Amino acid sequence: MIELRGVGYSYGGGNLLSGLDLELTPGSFHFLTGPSGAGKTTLLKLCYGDLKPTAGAVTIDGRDSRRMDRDGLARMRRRIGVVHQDCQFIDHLSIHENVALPLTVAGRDVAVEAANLEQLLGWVGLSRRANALPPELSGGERQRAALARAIIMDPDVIIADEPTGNIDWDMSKRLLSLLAELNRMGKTVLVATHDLALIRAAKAQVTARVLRLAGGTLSAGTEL
Ligand SMILES: Nc1ncnc2c1ncn2[C@@H]1O[C@H](COP(=O)(O)OP(=O)(O)OP(=O)(O)O)[C@@H](O)[C@H]1O
Repeated sequence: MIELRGVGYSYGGGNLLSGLDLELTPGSFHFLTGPSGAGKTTLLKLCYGDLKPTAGAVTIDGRDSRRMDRDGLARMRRRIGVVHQDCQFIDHLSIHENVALPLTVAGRDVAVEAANLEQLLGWVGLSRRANALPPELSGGERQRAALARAIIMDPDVIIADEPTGNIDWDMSKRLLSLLAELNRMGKTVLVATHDLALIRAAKAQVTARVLRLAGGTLSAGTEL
C-alpha cells in the first residue's frame, strides 16, 4: 500500500503541492486528473519514491520513503512498475532488449526468462515488433512496449503518466483494456491522464476512483 499523509512538495519556489492525503490500497484503480502544470507527474514521482516530500510523509508498505537507503529504494522500485510520460527507451536497443532491461539490471538471466518475455510481448501485441528499434514504432506501440517493460518484474503496483497522451482513440482503449486486465489480476493501478473520454470508457471495465489535482490540493475522489 502507498500512503500519503499531509504531503507537500516544493521545487524551491513556493509550494507546488500541499496537505495531500491519499491511500492507494492493494488492488485499487485510480485516475489522476488536473490541469497541465498542476503537479500530476510530481505526485506520481512522490508515490514511487523518485522524489521525497518536502512536508508530510509517503509510506510504501509501511516504510517512509525519506528513510529508505539506496538498496531499500531499489527493492521498492522493483515492486512498482512505472510507465513514464515520454517512455524513456534506449534508442539503439531493440524493443525486446528495452523490455528486458529491468531483468538485466536486477541481475536476472534474460535467456532463462525468454518464454516470459515472449508471452509478455505477445500480450501487448508486439511479438512482431520485438526486433524493431524504439524510433521505428508508432506512438501506440511505444506505449505498449513501455507498459511491457513496466510489468516485466511482475510489480504489485503500476503507475502510468499520460499513457495515452499521443495515441489515437482505438489504441487508447486497447491500452486501457491492458491496464484493466492487470487490475483484475490484483495489481494496484494509478494513471495520470487529461483524457476524460478515457476515464468515461473505463467505467465499463474497472471500478476506479477519479482524483483531481488543482491548486496544489487533491479533491476527494469520485467513484466510477
Ligand atoms: N525538476 C523540476 N524543477 C523545477 N520545477 C519543476 C520540475 N519539474 C516540474 N516542475 C514544475 O512543477 C510544476 C508541475 O509540473 P508537473 O510536471 O508535475 O505537472 P503536470 O500536472 O504533470 O503537468 P502536465 O499535465 O503538463 O504533464 C510545473 O510548473 C513544472 O514546471
